[in-house]
Amino acid sequence: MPSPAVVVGVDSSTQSTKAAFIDAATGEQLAVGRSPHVVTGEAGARESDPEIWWRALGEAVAAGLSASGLPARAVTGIAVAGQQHGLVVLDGTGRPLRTALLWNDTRSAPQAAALTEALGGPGAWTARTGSVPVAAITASKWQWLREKDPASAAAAAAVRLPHDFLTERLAGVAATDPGDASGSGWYSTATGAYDPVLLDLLGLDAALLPAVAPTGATRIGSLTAAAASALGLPPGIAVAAGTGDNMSAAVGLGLGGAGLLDHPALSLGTSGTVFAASRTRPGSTALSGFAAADGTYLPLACTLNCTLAVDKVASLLGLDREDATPGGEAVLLPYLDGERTPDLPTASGLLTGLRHDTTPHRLLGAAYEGAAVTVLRALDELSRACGLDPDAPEIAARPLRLIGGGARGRMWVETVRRLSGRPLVLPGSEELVALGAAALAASAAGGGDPVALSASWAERAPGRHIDPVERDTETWQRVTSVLDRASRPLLGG
Ligand SMILES: Nc1ncnc2c1ncn2[C@@H]1O[C@H](COP(=O)(O)OP(=O)(O)O)[C@@H](O)[C@H]1O
Ligand SMILES: O=C(CO)[C@@H](O)[C@H](O)COP(=O)(O)O
Repeated sequence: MPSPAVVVGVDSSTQSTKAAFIDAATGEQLAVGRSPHVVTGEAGARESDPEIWWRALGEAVAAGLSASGLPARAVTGIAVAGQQHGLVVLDGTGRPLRTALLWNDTRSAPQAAALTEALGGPGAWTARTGSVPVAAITASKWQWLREKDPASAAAAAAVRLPHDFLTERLAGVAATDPGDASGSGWYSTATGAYDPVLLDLLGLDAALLPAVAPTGATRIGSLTAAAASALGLPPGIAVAAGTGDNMSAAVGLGLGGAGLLDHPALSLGTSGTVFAASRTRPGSTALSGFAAADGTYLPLACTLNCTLAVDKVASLLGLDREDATPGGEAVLLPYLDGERTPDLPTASGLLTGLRHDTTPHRLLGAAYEGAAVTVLRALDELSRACGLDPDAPEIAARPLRLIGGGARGRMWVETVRRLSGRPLVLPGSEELVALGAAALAASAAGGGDPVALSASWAERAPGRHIDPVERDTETWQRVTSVLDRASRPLLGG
């Protein structure tokens, strides 16, 4: 029997690389290869060596190819979706000048505040980029680099986002897409181009940046002989522009631009993110108004402490991550990395409400509750910023699509179900980011709209619907009251 045409979708996220081998006709996942990353840093610092991402990409592709049992010649295209915002600076030969500053590195918070001020406040930023700089935004990191490591900033021959860096290694072409570019802080979602005023403010030469392809599915080149040999794939196959990981998940979910927040998704990974595809350009200072991979929009809110923080609490307590019960009176805000939503970059974890009947299992449950309330509150804010009342019955009844590694966990699913009171959908694929990247690769190789393709794939694997339960408003109020009181001094309220 002839081999099916196969595409490789790569998710290069914070903790690991996953390479999914997907049948381009049916969307069937034939195999997934994985390889871990190394993240270093203390006291707000979070860095990774981009060469580790490249090595992990090779390992994940090799593992996936071997598990699929397919001949390499079956592969017709590849695309990379990557963790957003990371700052990669390269020398003239394409080698990293230093470790990359990651999205969850909070040292750039003062630079974010200074940039916001320098342009005339949050509204001025939203009008141009769709988002207000926080520590996560690449522009804040670039400013940090100029101040703290001026030698690397001055020596930079190229400035890349994580997925651009990997795509360039594949195709030898410096390219990005509107989605990932929109998280840089120097790309305008209003004009669809790099913003000269912002580049000037940042002292950043546009010549250092990759070209912005029209969409993440654009074929920006072909797999070079060197990359083909490093990955064990055929030279000359299509390389798509790729995109940021959240934008790719939206493609994987088949979410084309729709009405605002018609189809919200909640991703439980290192970050907790909530987002939805939209045809309307978001214009609120209370959300990240990113572009989607196809140039429509992706209003998004992101928390810093989700699965990794809760896993850390489990390991401090010596418990398995599923060995948790609801927290009772205990409230645990697991802000081990500071927090982004709300914007509390210098915050740390907080535990309160201990009683004689508090158990380690309840403490772990309280950590889930703290992380889940934080991201669900971000969803409520996102709704309000989009002009929707999150408590209106028709909005609260919209199913939440749960994705990311945490969606595999019983305790995560039950905690989100209890605290949201909403119906949930667990999509058919557990690797939505990689699946979305595969749809971008399939479009680059064979044409067609990646969102429509992915939606047709999803029809074959519709996922699991979970009915809502009554919302646990008591826990919600206990957690939000602690959060409000604890954040007031930090937010200056
Ligand atoms: N079976 C599981 N149950 C609960 N959590 C899980 C499970 N498998 C993985 N995870 C969580 O998923 C996280 C990784 O998810 P992923 O979406 O790949 O993260 P990232 O994109 O940030 O690298 C880990 O922090 C881990 O806690
Ligand atoms: O910064 C954001 C979104 O703005 C994060 O969502 C990153 O894109 C990292 O994602 P994960 O590795 O946690 O999936």
